[in-house]
Amino acid sequence: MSTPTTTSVSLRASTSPTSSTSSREFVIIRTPGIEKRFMHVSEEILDAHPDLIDRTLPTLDARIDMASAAVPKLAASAAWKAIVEWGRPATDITHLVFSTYSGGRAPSADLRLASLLGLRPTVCRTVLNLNGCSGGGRALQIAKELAENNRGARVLVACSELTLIAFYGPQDGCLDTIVGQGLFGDGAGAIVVGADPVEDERPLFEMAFTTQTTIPETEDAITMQLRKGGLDFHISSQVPRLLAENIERVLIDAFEPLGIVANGAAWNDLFWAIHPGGRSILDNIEELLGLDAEKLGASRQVLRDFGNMSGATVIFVLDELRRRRAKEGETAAEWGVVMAFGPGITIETMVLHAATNNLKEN
Ligand SMILES: CC(C)(COP(=O)(O)OP(=O)(O)OC[C@H]1O[C@@H](n2cnc3c(N)ncnc32)[C@H](O)[C@@H]1OP(=O)(O)O)[C@@H](O)C(=O)NCCC(=O)NCCSC(=O)CC(=O)O
Repeated sequence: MSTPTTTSVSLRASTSPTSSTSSREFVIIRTPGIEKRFMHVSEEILDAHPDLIDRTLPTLDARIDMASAAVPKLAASAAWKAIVEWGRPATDITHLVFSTYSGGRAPSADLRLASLLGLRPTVCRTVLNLNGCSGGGRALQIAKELAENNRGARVLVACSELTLIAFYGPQDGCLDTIVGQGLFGDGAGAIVVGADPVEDERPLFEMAFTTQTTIPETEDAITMQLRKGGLDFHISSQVPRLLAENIERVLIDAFEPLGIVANGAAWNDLFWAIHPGGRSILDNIEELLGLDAEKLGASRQVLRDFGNMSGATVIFVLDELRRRRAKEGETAAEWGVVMAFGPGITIETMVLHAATNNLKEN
């Protein structure tokens, strides 16, 4: 696996000072663990579509129209960075795996992305729609399968998420929608994945083992549904507890067969890229596994600087992680783990092995 790269568009940071116009009031949500987020939804968009703030009004068509243009553009800017750093022409990309919760149309944004990047007409495209925050993890796992089973394949993974599809104002009796509006931000990330690197390629991490786990009887814990008023999502307040109760077993099942970690004794010997779904999720995992404070540092920093960007978030965390590892130099851990969580509740887990050259400054 090589070249995680990230980008985000900034039209309006959610921590901008409260402003109000004669016709609209703003509610500023301060979410613990988050200092800044970026959003495509701007005052201009709200001026043109004031009905977006009321999710009982029929705004889905307008949201999909806007997202269909913006999602591939945002993805393209992340993907270009990944391809440039990878160092080979975009036409060498053989497969594209694209994940978003901001779609609602076919052909999907992946086709527009392929066109913006000038990918070859034979590029094999796969779309993950509404996989939510586990979409990035799933996309990487699919890319691994494709790369290992198609000699010479180079798979572009791109996740592009726009809250525009689910942006609305608070409603009485729906605390979880306020929690969601306070957590999510926009962002896109991209990674090029391949097997058997050739001379000019500089792999960062090898995906040594991947697995997907669904926590039984938690279908209702994280849900999303397209409705006339946009993407209606619900997050149970039990999500941090449910993850905490299940995560150690998932980790042991992933690491024990590799003989790297026995009985969870050495979690602090690993590097960590956990999806920062919310501050409580990270706090619970840190406490449960007895992790040193810096172990979830990359996840906490991404949450602080960008919020929860759903499927794109783990790519940002990997990007931050490689910067931190470059500073750590020879002392950086050799083995690590990526975990992403989404509706299901689904836990996507990847055991990573650091490539020897990934400690260089980028
Ligand atoms: C939102 C928070 C940062 C708020 O932290 P705080 O320390 O300020 O407060 P807290 O946790 O004590 O919560 C404050 C009050 O809000 C309530 N509360 C918290 N989360 C709630 C929810 N989802 N629905 C309804 N109520 C909720 C608590 O019960 C409490 O109520 P009272 O005051 O009455 O006791 C944290 O709760 C958090 O990180 N929660 C996890 C968020 C989460 O589930 N993320 C996953 C998103 S989904 C995802 O990432 C995947 C995907 O989308 O696919």
